[in-house]
Amino acid sequence: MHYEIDTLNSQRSWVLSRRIHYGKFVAEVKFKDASEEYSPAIQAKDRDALMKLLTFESVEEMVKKRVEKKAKVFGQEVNLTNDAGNGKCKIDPSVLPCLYGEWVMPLTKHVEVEYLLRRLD
Ligand SMILES: O=C(O)C(=O)C[C@]1(C(=O)O)C=C[C@@H](O)C=C1
Repeated sequence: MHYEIDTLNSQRSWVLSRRIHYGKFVAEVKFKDASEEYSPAIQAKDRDALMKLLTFESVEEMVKKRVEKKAKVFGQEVNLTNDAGNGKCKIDPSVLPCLYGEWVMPLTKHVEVEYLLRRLD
């Protein structure tokens, strides 16, 4: 049992780590779409300006709502007695918007900034 939990935890942290490192690909797309906006900030090594350019508050709000909804739908314990949609969740879905807002998205953006700072080298 302990081994199973450890395996699950490491799978989850691997998925999160991969998601955060995808920030490099997202940053590349953003740079290609608006290189004239990003280039001066990259040349000036201005992290704050880059962070502002690549941040989309409305997208972040949507992501937080989506992960909470996904946890409600897909995080239910499945057994033969509960009806679809009435299952108890394995984790409290309201934790996920906080996890994403405080850790996952800031780390993704950190990866994006670090990638962009080297983009013109
Ligand atoms: O979708 C984007 O534009 C991203 O850069 C990804 C992401 C995220 O981590 O989900 C990060 C920064 C943006 O403010 C919004 C979302």
